[in-house]
Amino acid sequence: MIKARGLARQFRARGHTVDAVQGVDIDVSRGELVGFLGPNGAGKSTTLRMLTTLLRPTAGEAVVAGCDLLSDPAGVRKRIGYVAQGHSSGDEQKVIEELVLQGRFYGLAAGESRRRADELLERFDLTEIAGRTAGKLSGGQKRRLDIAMGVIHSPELLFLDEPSTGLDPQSRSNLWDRIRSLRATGTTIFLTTHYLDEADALCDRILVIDHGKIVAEGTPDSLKNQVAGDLVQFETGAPAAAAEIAAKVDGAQELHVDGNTVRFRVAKGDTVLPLLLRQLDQADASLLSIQVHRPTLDDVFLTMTGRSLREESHA
Ligand SMILES: Nc1ncnc2c1ncn2[C@@H]1O[C@H](COP(=O)(O)OP(=O)(O)OP(=O)(O)O)[C@@H](O)[C@H]1O
Repeated sequence: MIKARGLARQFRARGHTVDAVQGVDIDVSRGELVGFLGPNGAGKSTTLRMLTTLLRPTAGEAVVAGCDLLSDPAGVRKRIGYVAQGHSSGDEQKVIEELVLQGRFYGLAAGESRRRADELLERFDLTEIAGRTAGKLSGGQKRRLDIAMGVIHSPELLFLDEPSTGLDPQSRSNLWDRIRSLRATGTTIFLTTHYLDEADALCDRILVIDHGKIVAEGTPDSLKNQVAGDLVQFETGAPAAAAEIAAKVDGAQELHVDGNTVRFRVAKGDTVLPLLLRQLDQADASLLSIQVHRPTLDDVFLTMTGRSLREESHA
């Protein structure tokens, strides 16, 4: 659905050249929900604006929804939906009017546009507020209206730029459900985010971008597995004996003993637990508690770039 090669964009600002995107390759298959994750200024929006024909690449090429980005931008625009950051609909119109107008804008006949608008109102939980002016909606309702408008023409591929920025937790989770339901009906989705939990919860696959380059790529789980592994941590009454046992666990790394707490990293924590528990029991090393922590996407970003994504995105 997306095949981009060496896509790059330079900006000139006050005599400087900014290499916002430095030659990215992107492959997205039909039906996938792919997240583009990176800190502020990493190049996410610039890439999205290139893929949606709003910005001409300085170098590279791409085929988007079956059309060549450079030679057939109109073909790309017809087949995709794009929901930019922030609220894009007019504030004076009623919700239903916004949707019908958007459908007409995409060339739907009046009756068809109305039918489609009603369907989307239902699907995005907006039916009850169809007669309200768009300017009076809550943040979550506005964002759902934006997405409904972005898919009025039933695009095969939907681009969402930071869909949940600024929403409270309940509205975010509601929005995630709507995004999942769009994907379940066959829409391919490419979204940008700087929220790790969003990428983790929603995406089949994640591309991590930093300083205009893709630094990691994979499913949330495979990315986490690239990091040193799970952290196994337990409290025991016999830390010295327990540490000796832990040191012999197949693949154990970074063993630390801190008072009664023993911790180490291992590729798959849950698979080493049964044997570890048995051995601790045989050695009479009483166990007070034990936990296995999966690495987070933040650990992935830290490993790839040496910096914490969380710190940057909240800066
Ligand atoms: N029109 C422009 N002129 C000059 N520099 C620009 C322009 N647009 C973007 N940039 C620069 O390009 C880099 C990438 O910006 P971009 O908006 O793509 O990042 P982003 O990952 O989307 O960040 P955010 O999460 O803040 O939206 C930044 O350094 C930005 O300052």
